[in-house]
Formats: sequence, C-alpha cells, structure tokens
Amino acid sequence: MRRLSIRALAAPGILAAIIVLAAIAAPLLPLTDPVRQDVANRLTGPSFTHWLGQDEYGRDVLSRIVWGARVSLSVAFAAAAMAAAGGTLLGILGGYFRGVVELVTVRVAEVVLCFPPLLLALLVVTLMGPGAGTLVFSLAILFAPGFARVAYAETLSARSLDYVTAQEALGARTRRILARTLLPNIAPPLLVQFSLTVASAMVLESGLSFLGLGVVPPSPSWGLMIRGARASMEQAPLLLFWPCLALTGTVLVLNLLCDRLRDLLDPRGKAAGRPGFLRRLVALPAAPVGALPAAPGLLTVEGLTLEIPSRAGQVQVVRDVGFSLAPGETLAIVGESGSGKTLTGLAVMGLLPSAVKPVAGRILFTGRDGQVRDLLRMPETDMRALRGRDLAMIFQDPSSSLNPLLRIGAQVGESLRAHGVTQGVKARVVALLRQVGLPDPERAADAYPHEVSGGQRQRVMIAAAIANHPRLLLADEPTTALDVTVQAQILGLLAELRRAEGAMGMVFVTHNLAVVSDIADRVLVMYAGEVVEEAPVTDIFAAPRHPYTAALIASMPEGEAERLSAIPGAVPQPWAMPTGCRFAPRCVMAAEACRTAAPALVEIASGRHSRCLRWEEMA
Ligand SMILES: Nc1ncnc2c1ncn2[C@@H]1O[C@H](COP(=O)(O)OP(=O)(O)OP(=O)(O)O)[C@@H](O)[C@H]1O
Repeated sequence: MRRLSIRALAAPGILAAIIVLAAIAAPLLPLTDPVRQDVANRLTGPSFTHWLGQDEYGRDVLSRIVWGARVSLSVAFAAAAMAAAGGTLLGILGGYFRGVVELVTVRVAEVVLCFPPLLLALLVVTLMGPGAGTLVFSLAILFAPGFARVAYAETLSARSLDYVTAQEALGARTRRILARTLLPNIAPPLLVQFSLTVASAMVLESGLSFLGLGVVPPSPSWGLMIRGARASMEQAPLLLFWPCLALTGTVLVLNLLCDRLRDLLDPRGKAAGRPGFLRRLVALPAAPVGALPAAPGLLTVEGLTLEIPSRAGQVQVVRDVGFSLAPGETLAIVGESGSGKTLTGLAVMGLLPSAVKPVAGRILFTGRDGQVRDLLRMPETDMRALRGRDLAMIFQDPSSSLNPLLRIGAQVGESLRAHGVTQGVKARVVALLRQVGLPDPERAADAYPHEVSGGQRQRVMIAAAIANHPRLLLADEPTTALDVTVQAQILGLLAELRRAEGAMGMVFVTHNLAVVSDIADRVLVMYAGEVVEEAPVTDIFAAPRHPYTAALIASMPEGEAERLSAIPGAVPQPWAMPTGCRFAPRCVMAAEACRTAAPALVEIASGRHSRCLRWEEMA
C-alpha cells in the first residue's frame, strides 16, 4: 500500500496550476505578439528582449510557447471533457442495461480502439478539414472508448450492490438511479481517467499538428513549433528543445498529478469501499462546543448520523449511533443485513463510500500518544497516518483483500514499511505469521495467496492488521466467508491476540449473534440504522431487554431445535422507515404506542440501554 496523501498532491498540483494559469493569462502577460515576424533576426539565440530566442520567421519563442500552451491545453481539455461525457454515458448505459444496449454502446465504442489513432485522425481531417475544432472532435472520438470501458466496468460491479438493487425494487426512476446512486460511486476512477486523457491528448495534439493535421499555422502550438524547428535543427537546435521541454514537462506534471490522485482516491480498491476523500469535502457541522471529554477511553462514538441520497431526498442509514470502548475491551456490533453495522465501522476507519455522508456526531479516539482526536473531522492525511498503525481493520473476504500477484510475505511486510519500519522486516513478518498460527511461516511468506487455504488467508490478513500493534482492531464479519470449523479457529485466534496485545480494543461486526458469546465483552445490537440495545455479553443472552435481541437469540442455529425461529419480515429500507418504533411492524410485543412515537434509547441499568417502551415487561 502506497503512502501518499493530499500533501503529495501539492507539488504536481502547484506546477499544473502554474502552467494552466500562464496559458489562461497569456493575453495579459507582457509578451510579444506570437505571430509577429521579424525576418531580419530569424534564428537569433536568446537575448534580453527575446529570452528564448527567435524562430525561423523571427517570431518570439517564449511568447509562442506560452500561447502554444493555451492552444494545446484548451484542445486537450475540451477533447477530454467531450470524451468523458460521451464515453461515461455509453459505459453506464451498457453496464446498467447490458444486452443489446451493451452491444450498441460499449462494444461499438471498443471497435474505435481497433483503428490506429493516426489513421482515424486522418479520416476525420479528410472529412472535416484541418483546424482546432476538427482536432478536438477526432481526439474526443479516440478517447471516448477509454472512458466507456472504465464506466462500464465500474457500473457492472456497482450494479450488483444491494443498495442499487433496492432502489430498483422500489421503482425509483432509472435516470435517477444512474445519476444519484451509480455516478457518485463510480466517480473516482473516472476523475483519474480524465487527468490521464488530458496528458495523452496533449501528446497527440502536438503529433497531429506536427503532421499538419491539427492546428493551422500561424497559430502557435507546440506541435507546429517542433515541426518548424526541424528544418533548422542544425543551425538553431534550441528551437527544437523549448517546445519539446514544454511538452514533456507538462505531460510529466499531469501524469504525476494523476498518479497521486489515483493513489489518493483508490487507496485499497474495492475491499475498503470508496475512500474517505470525497466524504471530507462535505461540510460536517462543527464539533459540539465543550471540546473533548477528559477521559473518553479508547473510542467514543457520539450521535453518529450518516446519510445517503435516495429518490426521497437525503435519508439516514445510520441515526444517532453511540457507544464507547475501553482499552483491552471487545465490543460486538450485531444486527441483520442492512442495519448499518458496516457503515458504522467504516466511519471509524474514515473509509466511507463516497455516496455516504456523515452529517452529525463525533468519533473520539485516543491515539498511542495519548491525544484525543475526532476522527470524523480529521484531515485525510492524518487519518491515513493512523490507519494501519493505531487503527486496523480486517475484512470479510480474505480472498479479495489480498493482492493475488504479490507473495504473502511482501504484503504483510508492506504494512510495516508503510509505517516506517525498514530494518528486520523479513524476520518480523515471519514472527507475525507464526503468531497468527501459520504452520510453516517461512514457507508461507514465500507463497502466493492462492497457494494457501481461505482460513490461512484470513490469518495472513490478521497478521498484516496487527503488524504495528494497533490500539483499535475493527473486524467486519471476519469469519463469514469461512466454514464452521475454521470460523471457530479464527475466533479463537482473535481472542488470543486480544489477550496478547493487552491494551488493544476490538470492535467485532457480525450478523451472527452465536459467535459473539466467545469473543465479546459487550454487545451493541443495531436495527435499521439505530442502536436498539446495549449490554454486557452475559446479560444480553441471559435477559435480553429488546424484542429484536430476543428474536435474534431465538433464531440462533446453536439453540435447541424447538427454539429456532426466523424473524418474520425484513429490515425496512432507509427511505421507508415506519413511524414510531422501527421494529414495531415485525415485533410480537408491539402495542399501539409503539407505532405512534419513536422510543428513545434509555439507560435501564448501569451499562445497559434499551430502545423499547416495554422493556420492563420482558423481565
Ligand atoms: N455505498 C452506498 N451507497 C448507498 N447506500 C448504501 C451504501 N452502502 C450501504 N448503503 C445502505 O446503508 C444501509 C446500511 O448498510 P450497511 O452495509 O452498514 O449494513 P450492514 O448492517 O453492515 O449490512 P451487511 O451485513 O449486509 O453489510 C443499507 O440500507 C445499505 O443499502
């Protein structure tokens, strides 16, 4: 995992801004007219009045470079914008509708890729005549398939996600699903594709102008300057040097910017969901005054509220969630699918998908330096420094979280190197693999992920997560993808590590209440985005104080056969929440009062909370 941050964007960002500003401000700069000829002084070298010299017609080279940037950049940006709009539309439509639509959009766009670019440009120029307009058009046609491919691939993976299917099932209009749900989720790779396209378009513009197929002389363009300088290359080699320098320099800066942007927007691919970068552009209300509590333990989440866009406007998928965790403690967050457990965990890690916005609350975390920070308002750069060091996460599917092309040792070692460990990495990796119970750690370090079993891959992920002795380990359904016997081993390993790491706190997210009894100290039960009950683990099984918890316990497969009963109905969608208690439509104890007013979460005993009006009757 690369260690890049917003700060890493600064250098290429500033350079790119200078180039673009110079191009925009060309008419305001004290430059000689770029097309004014002075034949008497042709091919003169740099002087006080002409800093970069004069070309084959005696025109000022500096002025032509700056004005040339204006032409090259505007052609490149216009072509990239046209290609992005057209290609993205084709890709989304093809990926969303598949079938015939896919054939006439994505597949037809891909046919364009079979043509050699210059041949295609020649065809367009012959049909339309040379000029900047033609150039923009032909470049847009050349680059649109690239956008179509990216948008298509991203749409295919986003399309299968629950929240898109749910919107479809609800009858939301297709245009709205595409614009409000799909587009924000596939935006980061498209942004990166856009910057790469601008750089490539500049190179092609220069090449086509050089061949006389692009910008028409005497308008300055870097390609035309290279073409003009070629004839007098031996008398005035510098004339060739300046436009080449401008071109390669600008392309390098733009490529560097793209590279940094890609790393910032896509820190660990799909397993992590979308990064928190876009989330941080959203204005969160200032933290409540009174600053940070004196002793917030390890982690204190207060009033966390997360929203997503839907056809009914912004809706809350997590509402007013709060809990706290002491060092060395394990909290299990339990609930059915769609209850908001994963999003709560991702908010703590600063890895919320871009469509999900935090709108209220605080996430207070005490780092190893003893300082308390609000993770919800922390700059992405600082957050990145905490992730993998103070905060670590284990994901559900170890197969998709490990890079199939890198050896296991290299991947575990990367989590050490990412946080400044350079000495003795190999030995430490082997020790870590031994600690997580891999039978032959030296050999495992040399193996590729596909050479070990699913359970061992999860052990590798755990080794990478604990490599820097995190203060908080977040495990999101870490055993769901494994079979039952391996599940038990992994749970045993996590419990053992918790003991070995002493002060490390753990948040264990699961939909399976059966696994928490062995591992958790306390349980937080979530339903439809809200906390409905919180209690020490022994109390929750012995005496649940919310009908939803009781129903979850009754549906545990480990229970006696006659107790086993599925909870009727399903978790309501975020945009269709019932008034009153959210669980009332499925609750066997619901009374009239439950359907009218939403119950508050109340403290029913020390360390115990319930969001049920009838909790006392459950005793
Ligand atoms: N990227 C997203 N864009 C829009 N809605 C989302 C997104 N991710 C999750 N949601 C919605 O937020 C709600 C809570 O999702 P979350 O994944 O936190 O639930 P969960 O309890 O962890 O369920 P699961 O066990 O299935 O992961 C769901 O209704 C889900 O459809």
